[in-house]
Amino acid sequence: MEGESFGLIVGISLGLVIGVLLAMAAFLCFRYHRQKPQILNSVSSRSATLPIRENGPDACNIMSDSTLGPDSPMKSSSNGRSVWLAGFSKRSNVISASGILEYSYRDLQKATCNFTNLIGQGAFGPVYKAQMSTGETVAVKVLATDSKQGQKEFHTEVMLLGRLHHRNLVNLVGYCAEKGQHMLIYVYMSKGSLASHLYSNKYEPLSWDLRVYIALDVARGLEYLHDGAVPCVIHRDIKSSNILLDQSMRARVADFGLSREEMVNKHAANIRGTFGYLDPEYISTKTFTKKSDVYGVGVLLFELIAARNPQQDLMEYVELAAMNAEEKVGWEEIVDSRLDGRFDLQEVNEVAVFAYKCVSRAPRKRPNMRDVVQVLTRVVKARHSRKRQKKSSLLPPTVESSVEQTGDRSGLSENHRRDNSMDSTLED
Ligand SMILES: Nc1ncnc2c1ncn2[C@@H]1O[C@H](COP(=O)(O)OP(=O)(O)OP(=O)(O)O)[C@@H](O)[C@H]1O
Repeated sequence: MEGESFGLIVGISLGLVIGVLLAMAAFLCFRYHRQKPQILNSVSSRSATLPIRENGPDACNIMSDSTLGPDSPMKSSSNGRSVWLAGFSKRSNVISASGILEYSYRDLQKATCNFTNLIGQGAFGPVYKAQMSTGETVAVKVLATDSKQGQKEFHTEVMLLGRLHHRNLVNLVGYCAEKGQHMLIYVYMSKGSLASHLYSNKYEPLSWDLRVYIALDVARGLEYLHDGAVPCVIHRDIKSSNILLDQSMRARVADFGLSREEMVNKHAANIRGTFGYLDPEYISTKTFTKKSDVYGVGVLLFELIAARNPQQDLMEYVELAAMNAEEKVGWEEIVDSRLDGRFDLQEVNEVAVFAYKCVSRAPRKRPNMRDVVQVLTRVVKARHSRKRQKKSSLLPPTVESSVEQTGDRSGLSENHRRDNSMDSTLED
């Protein structure tokens, strides 16, 4: 009897333990299934915060020319989304929905040697070079503290900027909003601005070939902003100091998509942008359009040809030359004297004639950015076929065919390497 009741107690206890375990398992299972949709929902609601297409890598593909350059700390994953290099994931920085990192003030303070590594000062505030502990170098733009922009507006701007990615744009890679400061973190452009190459004695004069490549890079970056980005972005401040060069002298357009409240020109009420590059139509109508950017590109093309500052006398100089130039002849008189005659006459005339169309007074007579890309691509393609023809006429047939078969590019200068990389870009 005693044995029976002992067995009964053991049986009931075991049953209870098994029952509790089963109940716990069922509870955990139930919780897991409830959480899964929540996680998915939080991801989709984050990406739905902004009513625009995620036009990063996809839109870059549309424009066919959007791989991230060697100066970018980002790389593309196999599924085409932008991901951070392994080093970044180890840090405490947070990645937002658009792939933009939130940097901590402390990390940036350390990386800029307590904000002493100044590389320049713009209308928005100082720009510092930052050497991150992961080895990456970035540029930190500290927005002026008197900015009227609130925290919410700043985050919206960061999200919008973070969705714009193109190999010819100085891409935003992160931000910091701490201690009452707003900072934007960009890819570092080690070769400085186009303006410094055109006007500073620190650099050798840019070759004519390189100037055309730079013009094409700029046109491609702007074509993406005008026709690839959704919603489209009008730059509003195209100028040589906003064109930055990376390690391999590829040009990228900087300062796009920022709120321009602080940038109202000090010389004229309600006029934003930089004198010398400003569309006359905008000055009279106060309406800035894509064609106003095209006007700025026209000025920039003349700046590349003549290496004269638009804020001084570039356009007067151009108008004088236009009176003497006939259709596609005579523009060589404005070419930068530092080139010492080392330029292709036909290319100079072709680019100048087109640049003159870009600065037409009437916006409807100006081409659009896609036309600018097409014309400059044609110039570069014609150059390459001329070079190929010249090379094949100089090489004995056996040597020529062996170079073609092996694709041997060793021993080529920096400029030639750039030529070859253009070859691949043109094939896109
Ligand atoms: N990503 C970057 N990499 C390297 N240097 C940069 C970078 N961004 C800006 N700079 C340098 O910092 C300086 C200031 O740049 P910023 O864009 O703030 O002003 P700006 O274009 O010179 O003038 P403004 O603000 O009036 O347009 C420039 O000399 C530029 O060369």
